Amino acid sequence: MKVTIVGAGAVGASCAEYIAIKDFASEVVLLDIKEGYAEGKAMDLMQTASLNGFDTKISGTTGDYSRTANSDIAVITSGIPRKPGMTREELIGINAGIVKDVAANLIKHSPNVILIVVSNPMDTMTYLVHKITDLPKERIIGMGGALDSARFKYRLAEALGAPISDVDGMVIGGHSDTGMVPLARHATRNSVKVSEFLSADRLSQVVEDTKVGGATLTKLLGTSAWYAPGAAVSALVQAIACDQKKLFPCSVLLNGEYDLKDICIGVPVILGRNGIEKIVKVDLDQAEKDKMQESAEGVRKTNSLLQV
Ligand SMILES: NC(=O)c1ccc[n+]([C@@H]2O[C@H](COP(=O)([O-])OP(=O)(O)OC[C@H]3O[C@@H](n4cnc5c(N)ncnc54)[C@H](O)[C@@H]3O)[C@@H](O)[C@H]2O)c1
Ligand SMILES: O=C(O)C[C@H](O)C(=O)O
Repeated sequence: MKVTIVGAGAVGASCAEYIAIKDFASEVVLLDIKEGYAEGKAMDLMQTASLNGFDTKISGTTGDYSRTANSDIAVITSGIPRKPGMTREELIGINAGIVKDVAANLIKHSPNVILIVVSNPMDTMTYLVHKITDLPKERIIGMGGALDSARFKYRLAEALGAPISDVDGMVIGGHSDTGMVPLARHATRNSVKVSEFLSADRLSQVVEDTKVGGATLTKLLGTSAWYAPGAAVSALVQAIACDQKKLFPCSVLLNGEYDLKDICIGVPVILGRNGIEKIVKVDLDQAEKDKMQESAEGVRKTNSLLQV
């Protein structure tokens, strides 16, 4: 199993590290445009192999896509991150050009690749990849919901005073400060609805804290987060590589599902060796349906800025 990661910055390197530690891939190639950067990150990571006990071979290259040839899975983490006070949507001007170029180069050398798009604004970048490539829709996956759901579970556990392993919950919708739709009504603590334990006010605080999860970290760190994003991407890569048939919310091209068409937005899907193996329909009540439509409007607004 060969995995390429384009963009050896904070998220790309974190993702490579988690993939290596989980030890399911034979090879990880890091590619960056900054001279020597991917090579340096790869060497540093390889020097953790004897300490962390993995056999995954990690190598780096400055811009040589021939080294990525025949990748099974490729992750796009190239592009600029936001600074405090910015929205993800403001990154579109620079990142659209980067993602376009990177996707074309990846597919040229790995026509059978499954692409995972991470660069922001992620739902729009995922849509862009659909527009400019002819990869089947099952092989283009945007990562956002897996991270947002992990943050939702963190906030739920905090409010409940419970271990995170007791908590389950999912976030669908757009990966943006206003567009996320945390499914609070469906969240559980060991099968019991969290509304049994938390007041409506506390639960709506959890929802609001979840939606601004990325912005909160960006303010603290001066740039956007990387550990949880890297871990979330590695979980998707593992689900595909190991044919796990796991359910994650991912940004995928919809054709009528959730009453939406011609848009990439977060919905639950089953991931396996073929990429997106199924889009899962969750029963939403009217308020949740309305939030999903509102979220889609926001994503469409950003999509309209694309020049494709
Ligand atoms: N979808 C999500 O949930 C999520 C989570 C975290 C970050 N992100 C996004 O991921 C992106 C990367 O974030 P980061 O913190 O790793 O940034 P970073 O600046 O640390 O790393 C980005 C890397 O991309 C490289 N790069 C730029 N243009 C390139 C090109 N054309 N080809 C190859 N490499 C190129 C840069 O040299 C840099 O090393 C940002 O757009 C950020 O907003 C998304
Ligand atoms: O918040 C960001 O800009 C980065 C990423 O989308 C995140 O949610 O951490």
